[in-house]
Amino acid sequence: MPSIHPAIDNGIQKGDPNFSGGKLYCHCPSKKVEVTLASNVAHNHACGCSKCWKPSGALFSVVGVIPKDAVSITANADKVHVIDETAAIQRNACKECGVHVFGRIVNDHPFKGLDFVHTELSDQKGWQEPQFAAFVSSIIEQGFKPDGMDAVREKFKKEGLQSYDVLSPPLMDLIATYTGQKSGKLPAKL
Ligand SMILES: N[C@@H](CCC(=O)N[C@@H](CSCO)C(=O)NCC(=O)O)C(=O)O
Ligand SMILES: [Zn+2]
Ligand SMILES: [Zn+2]
Repeated sequence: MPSIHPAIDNGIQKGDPNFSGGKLYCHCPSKKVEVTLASNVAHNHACGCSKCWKPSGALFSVVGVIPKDAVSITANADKVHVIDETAAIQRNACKECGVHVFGRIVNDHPFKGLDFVHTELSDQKGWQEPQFAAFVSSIIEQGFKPDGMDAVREKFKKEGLQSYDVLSPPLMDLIATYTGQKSGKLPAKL
């Protein structure tokens, strides 16, 4: 089977619940973009969607969320650009190596205030390990043959990750709560 992701292929290493953040670097050999995260991430997950950055050869991205106020570009900010301003998650990438250094939600959205980051861009240990696999069926849209999907879902199961074809139930509940409150069908105060 092709690589799911280097952080999952040979077993998942558990994070440190007391870990308090660190630095991410793009893949440029010099003048690396440096992003400083002032906390650990949450809801870290494998994502099979076509938009999240994946390391070369991997079928999935691994991406977690962090409050946007805990994210800052601390070196070579001039190399960073937004790859698609119309996407819900505006992915800020290095213009030279293409790595997504963080994704930010700018428009009205249930996850506004959270940034999406790839902790594999850090050389520090302790980041939260992947908790689930999201948008698993989306890899088919990118050319993965449907008859290989059982093996992919089996691999996630073996590594202790539940597969979903959207996000995990807690995140889907957050999205639905936001939508229900916006339409007035759900009280603003719960
Ligand atoms: N099948 C599509 C799905 C793309 C998608 O909806 N991705 C999600 C998850 S990204 C991180 O979990 C999403 O919220 N996207 C918003 C955005 O990317 O701006 C595909 O594969 O493209
Ligand atoms: Zn770079
Ligand atoms: Zn994604």
